Amino acid sequence: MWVGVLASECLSNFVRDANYIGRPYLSKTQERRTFLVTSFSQKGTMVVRRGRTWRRRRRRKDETRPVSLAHEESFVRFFQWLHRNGCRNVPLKPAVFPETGRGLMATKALKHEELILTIPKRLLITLDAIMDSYIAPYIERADPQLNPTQTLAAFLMCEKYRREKSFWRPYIDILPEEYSCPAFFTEDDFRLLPNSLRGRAKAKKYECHKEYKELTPFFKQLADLFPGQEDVFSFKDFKWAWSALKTRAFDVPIGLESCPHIRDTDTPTPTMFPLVDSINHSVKAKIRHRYNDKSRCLESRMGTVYRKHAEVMNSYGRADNDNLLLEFGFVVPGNPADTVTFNLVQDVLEYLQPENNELLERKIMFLAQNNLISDLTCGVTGVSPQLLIALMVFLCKHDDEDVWEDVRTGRFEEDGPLDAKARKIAGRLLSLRLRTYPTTTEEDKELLKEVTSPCGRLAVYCGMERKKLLENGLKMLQHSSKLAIAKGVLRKLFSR
Ligand SMILES: C[S@@+](CC[C@H](N)C(=O)[O-])C[C@H]1O[C@@H](n2cnc3c(N)ncnc32)[C@H](O)[C@@H]1O
Repeated sequence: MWVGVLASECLSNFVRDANYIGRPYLSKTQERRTFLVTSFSQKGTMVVRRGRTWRRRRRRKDETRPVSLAHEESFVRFFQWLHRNGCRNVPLKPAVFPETGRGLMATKALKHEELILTIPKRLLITLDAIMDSYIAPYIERADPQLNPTQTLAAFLMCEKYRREKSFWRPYIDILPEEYSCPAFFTEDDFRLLPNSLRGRAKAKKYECHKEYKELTPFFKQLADLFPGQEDVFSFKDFKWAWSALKTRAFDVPIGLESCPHIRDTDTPTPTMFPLVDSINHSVKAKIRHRYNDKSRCLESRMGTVYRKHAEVMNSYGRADNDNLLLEFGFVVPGNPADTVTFNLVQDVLEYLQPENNELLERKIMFLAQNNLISDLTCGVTGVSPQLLIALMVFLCKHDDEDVWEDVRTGRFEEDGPLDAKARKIAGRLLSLRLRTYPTTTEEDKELLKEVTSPCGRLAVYCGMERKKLLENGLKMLQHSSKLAIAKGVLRKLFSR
C-alpha cells in the first residue's frame, strides 16, 4: 500500500529495481544523451562510461519520475477484463508516482470535457449485483439484518475466497493486500499519532471490530457455501474487505438504493467502481463521474486538461490531513485544507485572562455576530485574519463598539501597538500549541529512522505536518512584523 508522503521513499527503491531489470523510463532524447560518452572495450564491444555527476543526476531524475505498472501481470489481466466487458479505449495506465504512490497516468493529452471512461454497470459491485448473487438468500435470512457496508464487505470476502470462480477476480487481484487506515494500526502505531487524533483513530478500529462481531451469526450460516474451509471469515479478511470499502468505495448507490432485507443507515449505500477507484486524490482535481441510466454505464469526464504522462487525479473532497488519515490512510504534504484550530475559551481566553466580565461578554457577542470566532486557525497561509481580529478586539482597551468595528473592517494602524501585540500573542498561542507535542520536528526525523511500519511512519508524518503548519505560521508572523517595521521606517523617512 502506498502511503502519501511515504510513497516517495518506496519509489526510489522501486525505480532502482526497475532500472536494474532493464526497464528505465526514458524518453528518446534522454536515451540518446545516455550514450554520449562511449568507448570500446578490448573485445571491440561498446562500453558506456559515465561519471559520478551523471549517476547522481540520473538518480535524482529517477526518483521524480513515475514508473509504469502496465506490464505487470495482474494489471494486464485487469485491463483485458475491462476490455472484454465493454470498457474500451481507456487513455489511462497504472503507474507509481513519487508523490502519491500507485495511481493512473494519462497515456495521451486529455482535453477539457473529454469522456475518458465508460464503465458498464456489470463491472461495478453494487447492491443490485449482490442481491442477484448466490449470497442473496443468506442476506435475506440474516438476523440481525446486515447494514450496506457489512453486505458489501461480506460479498467482497466471499468473492476473494472464490478465486477464479469470481467474475471480479481480475479486479480483486489488483486491490492492495494491506491498508494504512486506522483499522490496520497497532498499539505502537497509535502511540505515534498526535494526541488530538489518537482517540478518533482508535474509534475507527473499534468500529471495524464491532461490525465484524455483529456479523458472527451471519458468517456461521454463510460457512455452508465453503464446506470444510474454516478460515474464510477471519477478522483479518474482514478488516481487508472493510478497509478496501472504506478507502475505495463511493457512497453513490447505483440501481437498488435500499432493500427490505438490508438495515437502513444514515449513509448512502456504497458502490465499488473498478478503475475509477485507482485514481488518487488531489483537492484541485476536476473530474466528473455520472451514471448514465440509458446506457447503464458510469461515465467519467474531464473538467480540466492533462498532458500526456501526467497523473490523473480525483477529488475525495476538501479534507484536512486528520480526516484523510482517518478515512483513507494517507496525508498530503502541505495540504491546503489543513488547519490547526484554536479554541476561544481554552486557548485564547485562557491565555489573555481578561478581567472585566461585562466587557468580555460584549466583545464575544460582537465577534460572534460578525462571524469572527468560527475560524480561529492557522493554515498553510498562516494565522487566520479572524484570529488576529479577535485578538485585537480582546486587547482593545476601548469599551466602544465603533473602535472594534474599525478593527473588524481593517481600519487600524497596520504596524501600530494593537496590531503588533495581537501578532505577538498569536505567536505565543502557536508556540504553546507546538509545546503540546511530545516530540519536535527534529526528533521526528530521528524517529523515522527507527519506525518501519507504514502506519507508524504515517502517524509520525501526520504530526510533522501539523508542526510544520505551526512553525510556518510562526515564521510568517515574524516576517510580517519585520515587514511592518520596515514599512514604518520607510513611512517615517518619506513623510519628513
Ligand atoms: C481510491 S484508492 C486510490 C488508488 C490507490 N492508490 C491504489 O493503489 O489502488 C485510495 C487510496 O490511495 C491512496 N491515495 C490516494 N490519494 C493519495 C495521495 N494524494 N497521496 C498519497 N496516497 C494517496 C491512499 O492510500 C488511499 O487510501
